[in-house]
Amino acid sequence: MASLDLLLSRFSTDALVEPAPAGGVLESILSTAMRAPDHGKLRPWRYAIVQGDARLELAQRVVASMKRLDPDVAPAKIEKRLSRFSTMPMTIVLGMHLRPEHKIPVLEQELAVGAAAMNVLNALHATGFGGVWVSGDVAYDPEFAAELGFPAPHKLAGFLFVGTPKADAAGPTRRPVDGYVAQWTGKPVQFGADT
Ligand SMILES: Cc1cc2nc3c(=O)[nH]c(=O)nc-3n(C[C@H](O)[C@H](O)[C@H](O)COP(=O)(O)O)c2cc1C
Repeated sequence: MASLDLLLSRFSTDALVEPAPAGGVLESILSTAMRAPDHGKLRPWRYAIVQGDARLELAQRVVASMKRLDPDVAPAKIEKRLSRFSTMPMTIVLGMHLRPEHKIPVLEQELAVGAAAMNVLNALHATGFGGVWVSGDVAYDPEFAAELGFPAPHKLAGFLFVGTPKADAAGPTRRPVDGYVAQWTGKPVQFGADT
């Protein structure tokens, strides 16, 4: 498939089965992060790969965080998260190694992490794998982040669930981009998407 067609056909899915990428293919996929735009060459992205038995351990820590954040959390919500985190072929914890004291604003550091994650999602698609970026309150729980190895000021940007998309996996239909593009001619721009 041509490169542009690949970008235009990527979609997120959590309908994932084994296998997840491994070995040199996984290394190539993750290496696309090193091509992300990155002001100051801070390389703030960090990837903690969770596979095999470690998935249940992660799922249990996710549940502990959910209960800490909301002691009245619904059992059904706990069950769903436990099941997802313990059964996805691979979870990549998206860490952000942030440097608030640096002259590069933290927002730009976080944007670089997002750009790198997008490269990884595109690379997964290009190699026949797939994934979805998820977050939830747990991703913003500093205690949970510290348990995983990202103590403040470092943070999490969420998780990538990764694997092979089921044969019938498909993404949402896409709108044309027209409404999100405008020519600036000296007056404030207005977009079709916002009217
Ligand atoms: C930072 C971030 C966090 C996200 N968190 C969730 C989430 O917790 N649950 C969810 O269903 N989608 C979440 N999404 C959206 C999905 O990753 C995905 O983009 C969405 O389902 C649309 O699919 P598409 O990528 O094929 O357009 C998140 C996206 C981003 C960028």
